[in-house]
Amino acid sequence: MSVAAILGGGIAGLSTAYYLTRTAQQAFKRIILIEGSNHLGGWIKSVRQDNGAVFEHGPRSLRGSGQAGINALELAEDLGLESKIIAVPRSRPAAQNRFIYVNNKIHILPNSFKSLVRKTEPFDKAFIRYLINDLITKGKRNGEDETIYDFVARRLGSDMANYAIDPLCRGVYAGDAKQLSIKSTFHDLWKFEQENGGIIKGALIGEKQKVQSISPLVERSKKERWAIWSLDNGIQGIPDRMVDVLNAEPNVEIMTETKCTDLDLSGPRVKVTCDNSEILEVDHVFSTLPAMNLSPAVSTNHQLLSSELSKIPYVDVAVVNVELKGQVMPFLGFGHLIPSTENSKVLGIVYDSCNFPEHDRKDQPSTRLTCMMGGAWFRQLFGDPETANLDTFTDLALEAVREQMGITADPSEVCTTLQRNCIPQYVIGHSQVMDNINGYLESHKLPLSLLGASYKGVSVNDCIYHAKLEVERVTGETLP
Ligand SMILES: Cc1cc2nc3c(=O)[nH]c(=O)nc-3n(C[C@H](O)[C@H](O)[C@H](O)COP(=O)(O)OP(=O)(O)OC[C@H]3O[C@@H](n4cnc5c(N)ncnc54)[C@H](O)[C@@H]3O)c2cc1C
Ligand SMILES: C=Cc1c2[nH]c(c1C)Cc1[nH]c(c(CCC(=O)O)c1C)Cc1[nH]c(c(C)c1CCC(=O)O)Cc1[nH]c(c(C)c1C=C)C2
Repeated sequence: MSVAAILGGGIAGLSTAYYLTRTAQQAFKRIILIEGSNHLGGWIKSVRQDNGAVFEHGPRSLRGSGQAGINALELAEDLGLESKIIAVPRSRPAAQNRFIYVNNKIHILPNSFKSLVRKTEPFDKAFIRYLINDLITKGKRNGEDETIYDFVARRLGSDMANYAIDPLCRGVYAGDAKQLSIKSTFHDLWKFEQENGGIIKGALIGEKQKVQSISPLVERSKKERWAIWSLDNGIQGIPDRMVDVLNAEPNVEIMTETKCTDLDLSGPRVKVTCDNSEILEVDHVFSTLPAMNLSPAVSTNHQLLSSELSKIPYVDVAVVNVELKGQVMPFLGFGHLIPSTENSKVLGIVYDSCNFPEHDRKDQPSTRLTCMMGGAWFRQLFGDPETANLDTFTDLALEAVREQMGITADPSEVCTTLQRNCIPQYVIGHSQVMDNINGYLESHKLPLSLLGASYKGVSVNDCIYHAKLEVERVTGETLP
């Protein structure tokens, strides 16, 4: 009997289990998911208060577009979650307006034809001039990696690097554009230069992938022009529904509060050792553990693999969910980010009430915001995360809300969490590490699949999509 072990019960692990149960041939007759904590969903954690307010400690929205975005909507439909979806159409300020905080002021990022041709602060030139710069800059086509910052500064200009891409890297990776790899993060931009000589040329003439879908939910999302979406009780609704579906499958077993400590990949079957001393013998392992957690588990027999896995760094992020009394948003949009060149300890603030007013408390008017701090700058700004005091983050978040947004309303609820090692950093050389890892798995013919945010994309959409692709590859089946 063929047995699969899935390590980790975050969105990648649950998706892997779900897709395995959807294969027609049921290549694995028994599927065991092993999760170290008592929570299923990993970084996805939505907390609903009695008054109806929803606080997201982790991800708060999913993009509705692109191949991975469409796949996530198809999955939501498959899970029967259509009626629970709350979506933000492209026409809403939450989808259109993104801000940056520079020189003690909030500035809107260019988002219209007017801002294409007219200079807007803090940029030095009209947006179109940066695009012209890209058109006249010769492409480096040597296949080499570069930092995101250097790539954008070289092709578009240093203003774009400082005020557009630097804050974007903070708002997606909590990372430093001067360390992250263009090849592994914004791969399409890197490819456009390699194949077409520039970003604009690539966007205009480069090969475009048409994503086909027969899903009525995808159809609706296109018709209603959804930019981002969530669920009525928060993103947690996705893993929660997956767990319900998986618990109803007779061949699936979910073990929580069980850590995998060792993987013995030396024999024909894999021996999975857990911290409860249980040893499971399985035929294939789908690891969705952060690479830094998998590394020690394979170190006994596969030192080289373990060493490559340990090269993928992670950052810590302090997340402060704030609820204020009254509807006090001074401007409408997704949120604001603070470039690393500014004198602020804050990475950015999400305007949750603008994005999903459905998640506001029902008994009285309120405003929900989420302030994030640390990331690639955590140790430099706050020292050792082991000894960090959560009150420091609460105070800094409330100060940023007051000073950066001019909001003086009293908080009615504040929840501060420190998320240790929560976002992997695809730093320069990540693609080489991936090549080394994949080469090792292939040459040793290891029955081990590596999934989750550590490798090919940090978004929830990416984690789900790559789980599907890998299940298809391992089982040799095409899923609907
Ligand atoms: C603050 C924050 C905000 C974010 N915002 C967004 C957003 O708005 N949109 C978006 O798309 N993405 C967002 N992300 C990214 C996204 O949430 C994550 O990248 C994604 O959830 C990772 O899923 P995963 O399954 O790969 O890993 P994880 O969620 O880390 O799951 C891995 C699981 O493995 C378990 N585990 C670890 N070691 C062991 C072991 N030895 N044995 C057994 N189990 C183990 C862990 O307990 C965990 O449950 C955000 C992330 C953070 C931290
Ligand atoms: C300030 C820190 C962070 C904020 N969000 C995240 C961090 C680290 C994490 C995060 N946010 C998004 C993703 C998924 C990316 C994807 O490919 O879908 C992750 C991992 C979504 C997101 N957040 C911002 C953008 C532009 C995106 C992409 C999706 C979209 O286009 O809508 C910007 C942003 N993030 C934060 C703020 C305050 C902010 C402001 C504009 C918080």
